Amino acid sequence: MAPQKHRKICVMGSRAVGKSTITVQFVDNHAPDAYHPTIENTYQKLIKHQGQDYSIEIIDTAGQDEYSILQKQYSIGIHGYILVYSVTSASSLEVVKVLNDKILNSLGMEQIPRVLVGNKSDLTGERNISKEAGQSLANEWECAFIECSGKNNINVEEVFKLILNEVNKGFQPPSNDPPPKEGCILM
Ligand SMILES: Nc1nc2c(ncn2[C@@H]2O[C@H](COP(=O)(O)OP(=O)(O)OP(=O)(O)O)[C@@H](O)[C@H]2O)c(=O)[nH]1
Repeated sequence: MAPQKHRKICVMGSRAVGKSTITVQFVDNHAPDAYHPTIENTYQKLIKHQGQDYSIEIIDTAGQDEYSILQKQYSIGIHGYILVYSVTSASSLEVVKVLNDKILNSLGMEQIPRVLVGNKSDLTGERNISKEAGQSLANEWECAFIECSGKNNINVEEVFKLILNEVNKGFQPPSNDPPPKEGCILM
């Protein structure tokens, strides 16, 4: 059998979009009882996905805003990012766009494994971001997209399966090698 693979995943987004709820629902199969702003929590979960055993380390980060500085530990050694907004909050989608730019810039890459997640899909009456708007941003970023409800445990496991799939696509960092030299022609 193939050896277990380790994946380090960072969950990021604006405050109170449901990062902890999604993470705790996935790891412990329940939603947290009360809202406690996160400073940083790390979780571990073993899952089998497409016949492969994975040990997933999940970093649930503190809520960010447009001005937050991307901490070094969130750009080093991370296999993939779960970028969460709330479908009820247009500003949370704006924060996710800024975060996405900061992550790509800090890594110097145009493509990294990401899943764009529209959480709180259960709040139908309070929706401000359409599913199409989320999907179209993910298409632009060429990454996976899903809507979920951390609270009602809808599509939560899917979020993590999608990021495993994205990581498995194996994006390569741009090469720093100089371009091949032109051959020298003797006349
Ligand atoms: N209706 C609904 N409420 C949710 C959902 N997910 C989270 N919430 C609620 O939103 C609030 C914030 O949830 P958290 O999971 O703590 O959000 P967070 O993004 O981790 O928050 P910070 O740690 O401040 O960044 C809580 O009151 C949750 O119960 C959801 O899918 N649906």
